[in-house]
Amino acid sequence: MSENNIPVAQGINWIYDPALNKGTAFTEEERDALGLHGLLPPGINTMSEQVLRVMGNYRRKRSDLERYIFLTALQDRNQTLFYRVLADYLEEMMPVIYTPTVGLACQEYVHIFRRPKGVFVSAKNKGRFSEILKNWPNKNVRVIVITDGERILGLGDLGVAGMGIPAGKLSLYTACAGIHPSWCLPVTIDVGTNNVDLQNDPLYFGMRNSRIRGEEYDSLIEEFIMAVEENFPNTLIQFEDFGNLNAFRLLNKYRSRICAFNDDIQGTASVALAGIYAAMRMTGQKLTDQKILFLGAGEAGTGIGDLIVSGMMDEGMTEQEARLKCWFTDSRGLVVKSREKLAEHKLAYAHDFEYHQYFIDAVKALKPTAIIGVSGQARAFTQPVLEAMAEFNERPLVFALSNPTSSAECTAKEAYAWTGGRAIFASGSPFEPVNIAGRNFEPGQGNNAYIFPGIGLGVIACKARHVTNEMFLAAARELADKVSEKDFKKGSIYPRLKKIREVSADIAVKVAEIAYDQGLATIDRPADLPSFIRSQMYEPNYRNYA
Ligand SMILES: O=C([O-])CC(=O)C(=O)O
Ligand SMILES: [Mg+2]
Repeated sequence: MSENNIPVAQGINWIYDPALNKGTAFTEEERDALGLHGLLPPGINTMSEQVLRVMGNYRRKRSDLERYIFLTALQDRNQTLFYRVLADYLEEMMPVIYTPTVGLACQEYVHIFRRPKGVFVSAKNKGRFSEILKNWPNKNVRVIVITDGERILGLGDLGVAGMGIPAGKLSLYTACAGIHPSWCLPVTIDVGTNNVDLQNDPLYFGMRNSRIRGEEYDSLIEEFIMAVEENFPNTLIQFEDFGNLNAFRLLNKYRSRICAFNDDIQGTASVALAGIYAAMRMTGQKLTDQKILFLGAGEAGTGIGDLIVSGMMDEGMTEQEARLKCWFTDSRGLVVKSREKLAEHKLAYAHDFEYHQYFIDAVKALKPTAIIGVSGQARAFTQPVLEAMAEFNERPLVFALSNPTSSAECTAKEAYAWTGGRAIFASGSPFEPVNIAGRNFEPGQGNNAYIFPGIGLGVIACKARHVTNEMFLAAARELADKVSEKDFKKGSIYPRLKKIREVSADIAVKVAEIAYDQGLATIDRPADLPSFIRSQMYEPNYRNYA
């Protein structure tokens, strides 16, 4: 019934529901059966014709933000078609639905807002989170990505405008690993924002108080977790873009209680380690030969460090030997033993060594084989830093992992130009191919998008009770194995994006194998695990409703 009690014909709902809509592709029989005649242009388009129309419109847009708005509107209108074009044009669209454009979209979120995606839980609704989750129309949620918006990419506190990130991550779950869209739920928890510009923006639609901290914050998260357990049991929860303080604490609190991981700590760690493994394949070196210096000692940095340590211990090193291969600098300089009041997650890497305030001095003193930028500090890998790396390394590893592109520690061009084309370079956000001294480089993207979809698929498929470190280690190895000689020739230590569905499926198989080995899977082991995993994957094709 409509507002004025006039009965609404059923048919139109098929067009207005993005999960059901086929637009001009509804067949004659479906139009008969569902009462759609007259509600659509009389001609019938195939899906390929619809894709042509979408691509025509898409490419006519004048900016990436316009393309982002166009694609999210398509997702709101016709989900199947959205995932079809994403599958067919992933390399072209990834920088639009994901980093870097998704960062800009979050910064502009309150201005470009059309329709909500996902669920907002607000501190002002404390005590009602379970009721709020019941409002979500899909009852078979299997994966939640949640943020509190405190550290959106390298852009800082964006409050509820951070919602673009969980939504974008879940689009990738579907596009890259075939997780059914109805299984995915993006969530933003509003605990206020410390971003004064947002607080003063008349269009801002989150709470304007500064961030809730301490016990009250913890009780909000706890209430949310309980509400998820009640409404969507066996759901994987991915923590995304929380501030350092909360990210480590929440991960430690929940990793062994529920099925959860932190993408920025563990997903980024896995993709970075995969890059190192692939680089070792390229140069013939061993992981244990490496000495890694991080710029930034937050979630990504210590996450990567810890996974490298696990990888090195697997190759026979003691934990202490392995930790001595990882060095960190933070906003105050080199992390060393003599420094006072170091945050807990840095203590294991506070080695006995002379203190250096500046990164370049730490580089010169330590002579690392690899530098990994996870600081959010744009252009911190300066010419002197890169030249120094090229001086004492035949093939220096240079990972500029901060996102979006504007936060990267150096550009691809700088990495190659200042190392005489010898750097093995990867970045979190994409860079255009670079031509240096007649050589063409197409660097790969060291982004957790190569990891979390496959982890999620594996965990969901076998209904694992927890997500373990071993899964991220296995994912890193699998990803590194997927890099081809052709990729290496282009200078890339990651497989091409167009292979990502295959890669994610294979990662999922490894993850599920570990879940079975560790006794964490809660369904019987299928006789043929790889086929079982693949059978779970969603394909964006229209169903026949007639
Ligand atoms: O979203 C991305 O591109 C990678 C990521 O998790 C982050 O930078 O926080
Ligand atoms: Mg993130």
